[in-house]
Amino acid sequence: MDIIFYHPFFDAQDWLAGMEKRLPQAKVREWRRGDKRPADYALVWRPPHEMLANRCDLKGVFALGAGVDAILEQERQHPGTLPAGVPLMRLEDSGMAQQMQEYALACVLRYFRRFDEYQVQQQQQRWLPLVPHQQNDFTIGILGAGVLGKSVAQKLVEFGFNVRCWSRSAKQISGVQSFVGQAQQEAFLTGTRLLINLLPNTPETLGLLNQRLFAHLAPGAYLLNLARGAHLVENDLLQALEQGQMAAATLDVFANEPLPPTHPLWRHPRVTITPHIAAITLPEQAMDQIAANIVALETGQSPTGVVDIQRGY
Ligand SMILES: NC(=O)c1ccc[n+]([C@@H]2O[C@H](COP(=O)([O-])OP(=O)(O)OC[C@H]3O[C@@H](n4cnc5c(N)ncnc54)[C@H](O)[C@@H]3O)[C@@H](O)[C@H]2O)c1
Ligand SMILES: O=C(O)[C@H](O)CO
Repeated sequence: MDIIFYHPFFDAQDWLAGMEKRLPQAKVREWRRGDKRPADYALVWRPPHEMLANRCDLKGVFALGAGVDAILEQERQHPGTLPAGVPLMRLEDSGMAQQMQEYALACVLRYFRRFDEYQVQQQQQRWLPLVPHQQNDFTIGILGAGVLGKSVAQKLVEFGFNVRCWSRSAKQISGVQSFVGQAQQEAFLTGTRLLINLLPNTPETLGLLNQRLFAHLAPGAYLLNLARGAHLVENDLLQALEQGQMAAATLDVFANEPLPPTHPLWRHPRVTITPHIAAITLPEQAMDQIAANIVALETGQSPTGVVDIQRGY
């Protein structure tokens, strides 16, 4: 069994050794330009077009992350980036759910307990207790109730928050009100005080976080964009912050990453920025999941995380 690996910045040696330890029958190599030798499986993140093009010998392609928008965009721009009929699998959880819970909970509590405002007061040496937010006036809405959205919702319910979710199909998550599709989006947004985005980036969700959406939220709302920068219309957020419709935002993802140092979001007093670290790929857990999926494929069983190319995630 031959496996090829490509990641723009991960240390390939750790992955080659880790995969061969899990699959002793496999020979794992780092793919380099010009390598056209046969391969059974490919582990990739933003692979060059030539890496997979015409590799119909592949039995499966594994994305080294949860979001597959980049590879699907490459396929749209350069048809054939993904060999036709070869299954594309993504990472489901593999240690990202707990990280996303930690990140979301930290941000929710920061805004709910007004620590962001106390930070400003500290700079002013101002000793002023603020009126606490109340949980019944701090409804949290989660866009996307899949592996990560569901996990975050469950954690926030544990902390006593009113939580609702929005997804393509109805979800049964204890303590979480489920809203479905375009027909129920406005009802989902109305009264939501803190919005968490955990949607996949697809043609349907592109630019979803815009002025129209912000206007339906409770006045003085908060945004956590933990999914993709392509979801956010940045100027609409800046305007909503200026007008007070939005109180503050924490952004982990951006249309252009790394975020250019001259970008105005860096200096906005009510915007907090992190460098796409909300839930990183954890090599050990990722390799466990990928190796198990390869064994499944080799033994005629169904792998997990199979991407619906047409649906976009
Ligand atoms: N910032 C980070 O570090 C980080 C880490 C991991 C994942 N992510 C992002 O989080 C996203 C979600 O990951 P996941 O594993 O939970 O994905 P998932 O596929 O398990 O869940 C996606 C959810 O979005 C919903 N959805 C999709 N299209 C929709 C639409 N048009 N309307 C309404 N709902 C829609 C689905 O119903 C599902 O509930 C990823 O696609 C990725 O972009 C970011
Ligand atoms: O966006 C993703 O898929 C995460 O960053 C994991 O790499």
